[in-house]
Amino acid sequence: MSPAELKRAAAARAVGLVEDGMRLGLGTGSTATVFVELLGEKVRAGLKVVGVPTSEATRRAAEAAGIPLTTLDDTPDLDLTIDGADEIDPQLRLIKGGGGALLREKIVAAASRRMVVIVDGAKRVETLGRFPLPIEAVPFGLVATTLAVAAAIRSAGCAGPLTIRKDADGTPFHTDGGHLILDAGLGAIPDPEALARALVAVPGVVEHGLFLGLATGAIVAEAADGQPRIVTLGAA
Ligand SMILES: O=C[C@H](O)[C@H](O)[C@H](O)COP(=O)(O)O
Repeated sequence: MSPAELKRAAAARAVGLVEDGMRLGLGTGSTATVFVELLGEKVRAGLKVVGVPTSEATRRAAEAAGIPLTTLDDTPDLDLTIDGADEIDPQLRLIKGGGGALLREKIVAAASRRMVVIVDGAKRVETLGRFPLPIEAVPFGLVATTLAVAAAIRSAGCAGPLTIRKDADGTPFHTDGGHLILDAGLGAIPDPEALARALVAVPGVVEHGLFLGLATGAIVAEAADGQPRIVTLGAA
């Protein structure tokens, strides 16, 4: 089975978690976009929900799908966020931000009673860090911030290159919030909590892609004899 088929299977299972009247966080990325499209079919069939998009890309997808949108200011208490992840470990700790949406995603996830992650099986790891950790930083003083981030990474027992994320045309990538992203190629993060504490202490760092204690469950689609096998983790 292709990754796209597995993502669709996970997204389809997540649609089944949505109940009439729910206030939803709508995640970002290719898997979350499939969820938004499938949710739109239910909305057009009469399901009553409102959603807070976690990126401008998701806003556009949700509008195209006909999902009523709200803002986190108008709806600060969400019932359920459905979002993807770049990596997930057995403790439901995540690396997110591969698409640059980590800041709004974390704010929305933190405002949700439940966060259910939808991934294909390739995202499961025993130890986070194979995927480069996105670190969102303000452009002002980036060189100084980068040096401080490198020191913070060392203090947490990690090491690896820091790369400023670039767009396809070679210019620096900017998030929806106008920030830059440093991708940290750490390989392994033995103590994610220690690294998270060290990173948030760095002036100039807005957010990082370690989502710790936020996911309440996960829907993992794995290939089994040519068919998607759904594995649920936590309280999915
Ligand atoms: O910034 C992007 C988000 O954190 C995504 O949820 C994450 O990158 C996973 O995306 P995908 O489902 O496309 O693998």
